[in-house]
Amino acid sequence: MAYEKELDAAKKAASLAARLCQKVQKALLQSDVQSKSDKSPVTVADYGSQAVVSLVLERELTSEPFSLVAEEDSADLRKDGSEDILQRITKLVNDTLATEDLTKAIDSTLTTDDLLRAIDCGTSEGGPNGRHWVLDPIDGTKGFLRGDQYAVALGLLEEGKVVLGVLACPNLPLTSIAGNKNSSSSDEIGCLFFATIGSGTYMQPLDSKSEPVKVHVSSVENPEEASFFESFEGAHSLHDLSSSIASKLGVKAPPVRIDSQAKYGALSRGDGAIYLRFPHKGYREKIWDHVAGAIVVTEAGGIVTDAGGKPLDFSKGKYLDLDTGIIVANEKLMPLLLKAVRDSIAEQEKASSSL
Ligand SMILES: Nc1ncnc2c1ncn2[C@@H]1O[C@H](COP(=O)(O)OS(=O)(=O)O)[C@@H](OP(=O)(O)O)[C@H]1O
Ligand SMILES: [Mg+2]
Ligand SMILES: [Mg+2]
Ligand SMILES: [Mg+2]
Repeated sequence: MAYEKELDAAKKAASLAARLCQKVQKALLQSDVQSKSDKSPVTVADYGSQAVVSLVLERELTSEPFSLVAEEDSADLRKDGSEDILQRITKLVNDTLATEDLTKAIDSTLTTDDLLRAIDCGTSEGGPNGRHWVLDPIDGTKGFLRGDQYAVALGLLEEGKVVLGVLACPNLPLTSIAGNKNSSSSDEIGCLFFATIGSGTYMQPLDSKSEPVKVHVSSVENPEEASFFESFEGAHSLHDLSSSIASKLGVKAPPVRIDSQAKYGALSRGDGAIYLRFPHKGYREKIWDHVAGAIVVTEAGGIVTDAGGKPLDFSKGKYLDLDTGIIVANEKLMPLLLKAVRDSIAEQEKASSSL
């Protein structure tokens, strides 16, 4: 199978990073949370997860040049007054790597300087040439802080195209969340989704060696029977616009609002049929919020486009240049969805120009 070595490394890296996140989420301290310059939250687990993934990939894929485009950097951790938090993250990472006996392989216990260097491995800009790993160490940090959904999202770009994606979703139930919003329909949680180009999408429990199962997007053809996912946070996506689109389609079910790329994972196994994402004006989507999720859905038979129907272009560096938003559906629903999106956006523009 193509990308076998890379997939093994990515699954190991994301699973181990998820273990670190689970540990922090259980014992989250207020002091673990900081505010970034754009006022968004970041926790010891975001930094720790990024360091773990970077170190595992470096260790497992020694023969290759290694480029990583990742959300976090160490700038805030290098400021005066950050010594305690830096020590805590370093201990977390060392403890997590020790559970896999990786500290030996990674040349003994890491120092705080090693930790800062590992985080800053993720400062690549990406682009159309060569290979770039793309990482969101915790996607859905706000969900993580609420005790809800989040994901460790790791993908691989080759010549600007996504060829591999792994999504570790520690709080996602193993069985469908259809109709359940955030509440779990089974006691068992923790899913690992993975996909490589041309080979389909698979899901397995996050913390066990059970065999992966192949998953498929919903086969619903009648939009009245479809349910749709959107961001939990109203600040991240226009809920009014998605509600107008859903009513044009005749969708009966209320929106399922969950955080992070767990939405893409849940869509890939058919828990819902549509994903609508319309950021407020001026927001620029980052590639790490969609690379892994996009291949997980497309390899499961879904279509991911911008609001105008164009495929997402991950070859432009850190940002996605988009027409208005991101939408996901199966092949049958997509033409209807595109029309409803076009009509709703036109109505919205007409209404705002007449104000
Ligand atoms: N204003 C705005 N508009 C759109 N998107 C934004 C915005 N601000 C942040 N973000 C990004 O959203 C990521 C969280 O994903 P979701 O929006 O799917 O999650 S949520 O349901 O809203 O919590 C979140 O990812 P993380 O920072 O990794 O948590 C952000 O990259
Ligand atoms: Mg994110
Ligand atoms: Mg993040
Ligand atoms: Mg963030």
